[in-house]
Amino acid sequence: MAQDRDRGDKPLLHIEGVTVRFGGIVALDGVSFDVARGQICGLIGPNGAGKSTLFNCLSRLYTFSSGRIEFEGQPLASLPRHKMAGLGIGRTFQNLALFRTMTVLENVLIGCHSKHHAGFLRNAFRLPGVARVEADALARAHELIAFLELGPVADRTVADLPFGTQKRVELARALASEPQLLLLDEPACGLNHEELESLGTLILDIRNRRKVTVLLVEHHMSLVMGVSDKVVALNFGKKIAEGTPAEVRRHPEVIRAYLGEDETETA
Ligand SMILES: Nc1ncnc2c1ncn2[C@@H]1O[C@H](COP(=O)(O)OP(=O)(O)OP(=O)(O)O)[C@@H](O)[C@H]1O
Repeated sequence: MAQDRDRGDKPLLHIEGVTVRFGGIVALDGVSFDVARGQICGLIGPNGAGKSTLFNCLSRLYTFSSGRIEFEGQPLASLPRHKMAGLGIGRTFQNLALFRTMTVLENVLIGCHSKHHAGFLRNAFRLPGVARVEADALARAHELIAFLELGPVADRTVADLPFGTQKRVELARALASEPQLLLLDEPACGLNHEELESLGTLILDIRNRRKVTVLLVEHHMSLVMGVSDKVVALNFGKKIAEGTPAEVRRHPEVIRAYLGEDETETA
């Protein structure tokens, strides 16, 4: 079918010449790259490079002053903000976005309902269909809880759990809306050595087993280089490199951005 062919040929995410200004600061300066369906794409860069700003543009939290972002061939800017939850882009945040006084299961269920809701009137009057939607959401929440090995803490309040476990709850919540694209904002931050090792496997499982495309912002180089199919490097809002992890790791601009001029000259 022509439609399927179009869908298959196009990147899932197309970012073209995106520029974001905050007063005199140019946080993103004409950034362009694509993320193919099924890819794990790492986004790296020193502090202030523009990584979170790009994520916020993808979540429609920020408005870009010029450029274009297309998701499945559709310009993001043309979609009303309230339609974003159902669009197919899920995300986690640097500072966890969870309901801390609710249980793990309740948090994941909220993620499930952000995609499939039965409607206010339907819910209020318990019209047919509500029970089925609720049963489906519960089944999906339990499946995700098992996938993220959160079964033993499913009924615990989030605030009582260790930070690494809370991060997995946030991942479950983000996956609950069944996104096609998952934006992970520094998932390794604050994790211990053991949790870091299993995070790499988990990100690969999310792509391989759940067929979710991943865009990963991360400072932890061995993680991002270990799991990514391709890496995009930003510095001062500009894209300075794009390629395989091996290509980006040895790119002179990337080495300069991380080590500074003096060190590269003496290295
Ligand atoms: N809401 C905002 N208002 C003003 N300036 C902002 C805002 N958000 C980001 N900036 C600025 O834009 C630039 C890019 O910041 P951004 O947070 O996107 O970088 P980053 O690569 O995510 O950094 P980090 O790795 O430290 O999180 C910085 O100079 C930052 O101070």
